[in-house]
Amino acid sequence: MMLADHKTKIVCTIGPSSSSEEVLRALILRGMNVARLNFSHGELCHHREIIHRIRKITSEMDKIVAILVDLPGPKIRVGKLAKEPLLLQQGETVVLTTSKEAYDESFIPIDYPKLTESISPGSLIYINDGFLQLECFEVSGNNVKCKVIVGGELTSHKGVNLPGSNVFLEPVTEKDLQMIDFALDEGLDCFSISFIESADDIRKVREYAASKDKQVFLVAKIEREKAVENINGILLEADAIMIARGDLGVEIPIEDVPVVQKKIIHKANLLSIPVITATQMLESMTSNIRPTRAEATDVANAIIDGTDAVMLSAETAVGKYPLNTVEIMTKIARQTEKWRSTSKTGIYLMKKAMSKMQLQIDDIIALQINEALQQLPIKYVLIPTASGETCRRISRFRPDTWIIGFSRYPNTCNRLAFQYGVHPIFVEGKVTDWEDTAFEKLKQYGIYAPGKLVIMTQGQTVGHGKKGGTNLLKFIQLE
Ligand SMILES: Nc1ncnc2c1ncn2[C@@H]1O[C@H](COP(=O)(O)OP(=O)(O)OP(=O)(O)O)[C@@H](O)[C@H]1O
Ligand SMILES: CC(=O)C(=O)O
Ligand SMILES: [K+]
Ligand SMILES: [Mg+2]
Repeated sequence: MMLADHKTKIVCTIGPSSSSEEVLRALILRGMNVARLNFSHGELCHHREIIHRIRKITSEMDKIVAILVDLPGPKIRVGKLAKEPLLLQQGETVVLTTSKEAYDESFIPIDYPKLTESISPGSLIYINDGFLQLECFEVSGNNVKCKVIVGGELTSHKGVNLPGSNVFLEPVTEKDLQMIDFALDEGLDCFSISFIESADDIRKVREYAASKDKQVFLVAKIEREKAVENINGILLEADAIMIARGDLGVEIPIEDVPVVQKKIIHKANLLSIPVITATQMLESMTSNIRPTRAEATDVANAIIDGTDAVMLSAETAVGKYPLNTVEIMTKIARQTEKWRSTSKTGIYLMKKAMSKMQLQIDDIIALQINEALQQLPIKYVLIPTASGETCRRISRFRPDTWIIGFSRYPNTCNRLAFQYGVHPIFVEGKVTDWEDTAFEKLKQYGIYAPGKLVIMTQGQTVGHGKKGGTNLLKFIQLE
């Protein structure tokens, strides 16, 4: 095992283009840290096969790759089109229908029975992350007549957004809960929850899992205006957040997305909550071998904003070049991180913002470590950890130095797969001396560095499953 040459974490959505053993292996070798399964698409039995395949491969390769289950939530979708693709021409009239009966083949079926109650003449309807745009001018019976404002090709099951309309759907649906059952049975515990509006929606899932005796890692997807408004409460309840720009970019004005992204990333960084920036990062690579300049710059800017992870969706799920896309992404990450290490602006802003916070012992230790990393040639920060909390608090400064988190808990290792600059290592069995164990592991993976200085930090609670509690900071010259 080698440490990656980039510290930004890479999330890949797995779909038809990437679910073979061969492609999965290649994705892992190229730097995938998290495999996202979008439960909005594909059959559960198929997802089960992929889950087993990823487990087999990661165990053979001795790699930690977290599996993230993305729940559908109350997303309204186009149903199965009678004929596809359907070309929508600007200015023409199209009919959306909630009817389950036979309908004209030019009609667009919508899987939301209350569509006709939610919208009225003048309402705007966005399809496929806003690539298509319609305006309603008549509602009658099960049908909604619309004028095409922005046309294009439509295929089945694309998402539908009704910004500004009342949508009569709960953020966590019955179907989501059934999918959680399925995933928990498969031993998975990382979920991203779609279309949440407040911390209560996250709590609902956490309590549901707790009723089954499971502790889960919950990623709050920020893709509604209400979620942006309630971000402070959400950050207190979520384990991680995702800026889900696909839906967000139609649910709020698109011109607001860049600043919302920056503000939310900064808030999450301050609280050491991992954040994923998602959707359309290298979108054109779904069909092209090279990204646009704007896309390359978008990935770099998200990293400069302070994102922990960047995510690929269609690019790896259904794209023509999943491997090239990951390769380009990691190259952009590497170059951007190199620049960050010389500019130091991130550290400066973080320290300034932290000076206004009520700091905990863990924060003070993290600040000290960060100071040491600025002044001394430190090879690694080594952290035995039960919860991963100490790793997160140090990672927030986005140091140049790898933070290596050693944990006896596989779940903690998986969760650290989302965290910038943290390399998790799983330690099996009982540990009597963490220093010896850590050095052994470094040797086993061929990254022990004789003569180099390392920092080791740990708390007395390590190994007992308690959260945080760092109280020891040690500088060690490796023999
Ligand atoms: N498992 C899959 N099987 C088939 N197609 C998939 C799969 N996962 C993703 N896709 C395709 O990739 C596209 C982009 O993936 P993405 O995960 O962003 O989904 P989405 O439907 O756009 O919305 P959301 O992420 O909001 O659920 C999807 O529209 C779909 O066409
Ligand atoms: C990822 C996702 O759900 C979105 O961008 O909308
Ligand atoms: K989804
Ligand atoms: Mg979405």
